[in-house]
Amino acid sequence: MARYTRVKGSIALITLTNPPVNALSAAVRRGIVESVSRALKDEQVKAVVFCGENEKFCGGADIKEFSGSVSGPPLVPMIHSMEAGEKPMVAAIEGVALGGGLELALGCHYRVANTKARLGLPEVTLGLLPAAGGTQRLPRLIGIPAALELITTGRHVSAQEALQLGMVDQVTEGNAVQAAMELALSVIGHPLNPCRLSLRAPVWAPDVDGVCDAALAQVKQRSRGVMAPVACVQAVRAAAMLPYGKGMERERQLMDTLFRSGQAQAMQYAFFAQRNAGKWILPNRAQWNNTKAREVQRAGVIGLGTMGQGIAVSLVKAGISVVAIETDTKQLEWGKKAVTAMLQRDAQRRGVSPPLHLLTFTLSFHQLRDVDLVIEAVFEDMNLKKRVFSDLCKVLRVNALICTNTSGLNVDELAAVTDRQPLVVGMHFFAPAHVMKLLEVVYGSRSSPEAVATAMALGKRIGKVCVTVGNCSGFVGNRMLKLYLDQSVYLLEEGATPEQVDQALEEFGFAMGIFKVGDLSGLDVGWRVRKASGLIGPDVDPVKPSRWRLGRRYCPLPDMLCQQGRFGQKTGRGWYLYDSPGSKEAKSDPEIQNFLEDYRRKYGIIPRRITSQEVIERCAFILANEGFRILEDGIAAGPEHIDVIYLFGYGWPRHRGGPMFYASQVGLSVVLEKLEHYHRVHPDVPSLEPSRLLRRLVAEGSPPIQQWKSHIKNLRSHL
Ligand SMILES: CCCCCCCCCCCCC/C=C/C(=O)SCCNC(=O)CCNC(=O)[C@H](O)C(C)(C)COP(=O)(O)OP(=O)(O)OC[C@H]1O[C@@H](n2cnc3c(N)ncnc32)[C@H](O)[C@@H]1OP(=O)(O)O
Repeated sequence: MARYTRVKGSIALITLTNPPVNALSAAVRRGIVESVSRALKDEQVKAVVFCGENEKFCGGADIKEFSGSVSGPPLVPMIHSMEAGEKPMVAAIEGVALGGGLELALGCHYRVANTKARLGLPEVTLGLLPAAGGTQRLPRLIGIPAALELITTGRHVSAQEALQLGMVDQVTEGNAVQAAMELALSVIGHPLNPCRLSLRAPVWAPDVDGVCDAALAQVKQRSRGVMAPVACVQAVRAAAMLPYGKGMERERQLMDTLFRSGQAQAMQYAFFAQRNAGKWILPNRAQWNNTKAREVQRAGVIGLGTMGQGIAVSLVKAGISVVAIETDTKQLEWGKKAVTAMLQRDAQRRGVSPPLHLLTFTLSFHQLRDVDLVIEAVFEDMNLKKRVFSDLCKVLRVNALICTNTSGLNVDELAAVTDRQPLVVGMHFFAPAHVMKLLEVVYGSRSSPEAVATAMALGKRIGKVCVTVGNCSGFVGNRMLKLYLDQSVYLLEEGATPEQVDQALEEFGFAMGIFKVGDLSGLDVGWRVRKASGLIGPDVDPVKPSRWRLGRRYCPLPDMLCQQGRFGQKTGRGWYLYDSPGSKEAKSDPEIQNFLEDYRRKYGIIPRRITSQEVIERCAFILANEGFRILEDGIAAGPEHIDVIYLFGYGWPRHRGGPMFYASQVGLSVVLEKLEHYHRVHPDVPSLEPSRLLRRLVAEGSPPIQQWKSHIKNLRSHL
């Protein structure tokens, strides 16, 4: 679908028409090929301008087509025939020119962008490379170092930066199509060869080999085990070393390998999963596109600990006025200082002034009387939260929403103490709240669709990836995390070291192993939760604490560490050793090795060699197994919602799709077999028992992940 119109007598205007982002589907490519041929044949036409419908140039190749057989005219010869055409071609870039969209623009002889446009080659984020000539043309336009940076990161640049880099010829505040037409008219008759990027040599740079080697080392370190960034460097190196035709061959070979890879499938799955997650639906059929969110202009944040600080910063950065409350002057001053500093740092980085005028710090709940919504972020204690909730009802407007940032407490129980149960929802942020992208919006059994819609819209406004989840202990993310944490410490009991477990997880793709993450977050946090949940109490033997609690296997190792004051980075000692409290570089601690050996001796455990494969199987499959239970319980709307939670909240590597996608990729029958094996070996760990849904899916022939939901019997959605 491309519309052909003749304008100003001598210009052919070719408009890509495939909303919402004018992706280059087979039909669009066919339309372009036909339109270009028509324009080149029409003697009245002296120049051609390309643009996109609805002020969006083009979001790139149609990613949906990648999972089927790609048909229709291929992009590479299409772009080549545009570039080779004997009439000037100008790209009028409005909105976005991404991936194949930018490659199409690079095949034009000139490019004009609107000031608000964004340009980029984000294929690497989909496990691919810009294989429509992008790796060969961009270095010839902006040079090897800049092209390497853009192609290996997939970063979008503003029109202004694109102009500075030389990616576009002109930037206009007005209509880019008009400006492109004027430019087109002005260049009629000018020689075209200098504008054909394939004919140019790459912009010269000293020591190109060294630059490529450095880029390779950087991407290998930054994205361990991910194929696409490495292939991107190899393709750009080919642009530097080989003639254009040979470089294109190399680009094609590298793309063939990536295109078929499981990593590309995982990353493309993640792309669509992220977008699907925003499409929430409640048991009463209220959903994202039939429920109006309330506008939020003023919000309250209760509690200025680490979470409250991050939440306040996120809200203020999105232009929302915030009344921030603490219980005493010292805490208030402390919180104020932290929030102000974060906003100042952020504003300095962006060259703007910090929006401090949007903040009110106070000890008085009365200042909350005209807020639209409150987010409670006090200490994780049910009684304390209940007190806050009932106090809030005394001062808030009757229609103000109350949201809780609890990480796992019962939202219904909290709502029950209020005078407005339909207006209570969970907004579970992840630490640090101004950085982490995930927001679990927890639907309580009485929450109204409007309250869910408002929390989801607010989350989106402050830049979060929001997922609605049902109300159960730990919701989705932390309910699964608990079992993953259990497996990691069981592995220590059985013979592994924190270093071995972390190394296996890091090789799998996690940026940090679970024990390093524990040290970073503070081991005392979980200790407090275990105390509050009754797992630790006065009847626990301090010398030889029981390994059996509340009817199942229990590992007291983390508690024993905390008893020694080893809380992680903040105390300079945790699972690892740090140079000083607060320092970040984790070093192996011989004391921990001795501690683990003593522990095993004390309990008569004979250590065994644990392979990386076992670490991954036990950690990843336990997550997926609980994910299946969550689906059966109706706590998550689909496997892709669970995966989005793990991708954005728990550092699951994107090239592995998410725990549910990973299980589907490994093969459900393999996952079942492994879980059965581990459960046989560890019958005291009930969570290792394969879930009913997993068994059913395997019995029904392991259908693709998109069909899992239809195999759930008697689904009672809790969201
Ligand atoms: C067997 C071997 C063969 C090997 C060779 C095969 C060769 C085949 C390929 C040839 C070479 C191809 C080279 C080019 C590759 C590419 O171009 S890959 C795509 C690159 N582009 C992107 O990554 C951009 C992706 N999109 C975005 O980042 C954003 O969507 C946006 C454009 C910035 C818009 O954002 P926003 O306004 O926030 O809207 P969204 O919600 O994100 O999206 C709206 C809907 O549009 C859908 N969508 C977006 N982009 C695409 C796309 N490129 N293709 C298909 N669909 C897309 C998105 O899913 C949303 O859909 P709905 O959820 O249904 O509304």
